Amino acid sequence: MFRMISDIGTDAMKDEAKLARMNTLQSDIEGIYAKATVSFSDGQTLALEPGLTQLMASSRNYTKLQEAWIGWRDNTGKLMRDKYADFVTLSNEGVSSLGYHDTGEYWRSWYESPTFEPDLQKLLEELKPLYSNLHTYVREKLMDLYGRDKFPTSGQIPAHLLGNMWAQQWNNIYDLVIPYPDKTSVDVTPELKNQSYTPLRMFRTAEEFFKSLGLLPMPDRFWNKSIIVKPTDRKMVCHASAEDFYNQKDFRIKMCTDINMEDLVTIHHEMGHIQYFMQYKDQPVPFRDGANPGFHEAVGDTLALSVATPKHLQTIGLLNSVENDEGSDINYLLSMALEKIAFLPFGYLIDQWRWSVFSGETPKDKFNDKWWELRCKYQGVSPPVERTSTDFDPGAKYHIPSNTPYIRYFVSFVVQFQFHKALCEAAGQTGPLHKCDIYRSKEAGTKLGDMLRLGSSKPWPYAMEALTGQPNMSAKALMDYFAPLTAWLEKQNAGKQVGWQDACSNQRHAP
Ligand SMILES: O=C(CCC(O)(O)[C@H](Cc1ccccc1)NC(=O)c1ccccc1)N[C@@H](Cc1ccccc1)C(=O)O
Ligand SMILES: [Zn+2]
Repeated sequence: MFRMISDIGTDAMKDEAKLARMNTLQSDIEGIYAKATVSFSDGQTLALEPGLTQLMASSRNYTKLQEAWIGWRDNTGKLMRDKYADFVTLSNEGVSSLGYHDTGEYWRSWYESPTFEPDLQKLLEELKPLYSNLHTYVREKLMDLYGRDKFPTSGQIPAHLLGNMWAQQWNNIYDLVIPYPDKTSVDVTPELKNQSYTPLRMFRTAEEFFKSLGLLPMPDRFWNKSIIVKPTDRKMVCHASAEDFYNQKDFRIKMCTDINMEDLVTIHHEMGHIQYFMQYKDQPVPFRDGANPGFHEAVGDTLALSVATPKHLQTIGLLNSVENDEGSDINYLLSMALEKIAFLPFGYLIDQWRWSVFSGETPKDKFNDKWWELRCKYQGVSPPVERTSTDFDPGAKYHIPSNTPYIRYFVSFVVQFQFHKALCEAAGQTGPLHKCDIYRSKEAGTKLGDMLRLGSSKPWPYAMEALTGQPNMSAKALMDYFAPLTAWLEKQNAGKQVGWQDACSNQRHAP
């Protein structure tokens, strides 16, 4: 507890003037991101949410997508590179008085593991074959649609074609890659709109799932004080967040809810943070935190693994028919892979980049080269147009200007399948993991609540063992979940060129 109280990070900066300068730089950088919009050649001006997000998700126009992708980066990252470089220097000075070499070392200390970095590398390597097979399947489909001449000969996928501003999740191009179009489609966005779902009803639906497990309901103050739709009377950073006021009573979500399946999942994600806050609210303040940051990110997503199943969606009336055949099963597993498997290299590389900047390995003039080196190598995506060292593409992703660590999401995407497996066993679910729905299981809820109530009072392996029966992060549960899809993808990709070269080439395929 004493170590946690004294672990104040960059606020340990001795020099008041430098501390003030660092905070000014941070707020300038966040201001650039918050105000950014893109004005198109047709006169339209869009903000990130909902305009650009919807465009990147639904447009199939190569040039329009490219204009949005470049415009967003010109109006965010490009404007903050020099300030970010100055911020890095001051941030490192701030933590040096705590004995850390740099900010990256301070951030990794939260996982309390001398083998944290090699453990992460090993997890990514175990998951690489599954990612490569998904990447190859999606690339072939996109080449058919956009033409081979748009794709580099080195095998990457142009980053603006994957349904997301950062290519971090590919669920929005499900309609372009669906394996069995005549089978059950799991995209319930149209149904949400047909049933006139409101943001509030989406939040109530999520709350009902938590309550069905015997977990805590959202308090009245939550409903009165949260902001769940984009305000019209003021500017607000729309990126979703959950706030703990550390008074055992006030817990809120801020989010610009759109009526779609992606936001229904995000609502569960944010409500997972609130549930954790409430479960550990009676711990001493230094222990009112996740067992590690990845655990905090995994709570809501774990429950959403049950909510997203066709069986559950039918139970809550968002899906009228559910077919139990191989085709529907593959359709569902592919939609989940576009959300979960696609994310893994992205979740890994953001802080690989940032740690290399904090450590001094990557100087300012190499910021963008290093970023694309990692994007080309790990994620297998390429820039749609040539990038220069005056660009600063990492700054186009919220977590860089907001200085929010990111490896927590990679950890979450691995451990949430371990949590899901443990809760399914507690709920007495025996079938395949991807069909498990823990809805209404008080046994599962009790097991999860018991772990959440620990907060950060015990090292995270202790909490992991309390929930799953063993203390380690492991990719096994995730691989088990997707096993039926792995076999199917390998068959689909037979005879195809699987994977990509580490470096992106400027050369493209002949038409
Ligand atoms: O950023 C988020 C969700 C926002 C959040 O809930 O993780 C939020 C980020 C944040 C915002 C402001 C200050 C600090 C962090 N985190 C929280 O609200 C939070 C996290 C831990 C404890 C308390 C609150 N998700 C990531 C990754 C992700 C996760 C899950 C599904 C899709 C994508 C992303 O969108 O790239
Ligand atoms: Zn989160």
